Amino acid sequence: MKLPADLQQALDKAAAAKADAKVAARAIGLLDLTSLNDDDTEDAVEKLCKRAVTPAGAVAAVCIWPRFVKTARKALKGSGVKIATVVNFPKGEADAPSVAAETKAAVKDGAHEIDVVLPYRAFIDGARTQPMSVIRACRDACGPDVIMKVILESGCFPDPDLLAWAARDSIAAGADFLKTSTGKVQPAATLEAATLLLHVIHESGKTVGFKAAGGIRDAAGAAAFLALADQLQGKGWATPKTFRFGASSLLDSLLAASGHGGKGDDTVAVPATAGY
Ligand SMILES: O=C[C@H](O)COP(=O)(O)O
Repeated sequence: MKLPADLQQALDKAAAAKADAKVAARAIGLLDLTSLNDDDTEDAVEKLCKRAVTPAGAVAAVCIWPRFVKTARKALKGSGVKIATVVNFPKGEADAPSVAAETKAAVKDGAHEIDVVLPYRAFIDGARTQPMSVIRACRDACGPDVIMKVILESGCFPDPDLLAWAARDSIAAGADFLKTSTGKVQPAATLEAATLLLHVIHESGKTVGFKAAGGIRDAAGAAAFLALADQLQGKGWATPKTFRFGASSLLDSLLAASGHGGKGDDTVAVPATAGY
């Protein structure tokens, strides 16, 4: 993906960012701690939820399959950790009524955030109305209070202009966040795609967040995405309301870099008080 010179310069600078303890702790607070394996079980989701509140702070959300939303809701009660789930995932091939029904069911079960896959194949093949009708149907089903993150599957786009177009259309269709990838297709999150999407968000003048997801495995990688957001949007822009990492295998590295070790048992109990 070829970027304009000024954006390429920002990317090069971000790529050299270092992951110190402060950056790692910040990244933990921006993490959508994810498990989207085909063989996930209730037990695995409960274990994931136990890891969501760490000695370096709580993650922003857990991201799990819709069938586990109720389990996560129960496990995370009182923690402040949000519950994100996925619809039209991972292929992005369902129609608008199916996506609306899937979204409504997840919201009813207690999801706070819906990560919906754009019908990216159709979009790349030239369709414009159908892909966005799916996103609009999801937006309507989310209602005003549930966050909608649109997964573009940036690695499948043959050129940056088309990706920028999909990003702009998704914002127009009501996206609260633009998310790079499902994590099921390579390449997943890249600094190039992040640069472009952050640029489109900036250009839009709207409060739209960015989620880097797929293939981010260590604190150094996370630090680069954060440095990029700081450069392109300004320091202080990236908070859980505007920036997330979607990652299944990043937490250990962030814990280690934050000075809290990196093992699965390095967690604190989820408080069992107060609901959302
Ligand atoms: O939404 C997040 C991705 O599915 C996570 O991908 P990952 O397993 O490569 O971290």
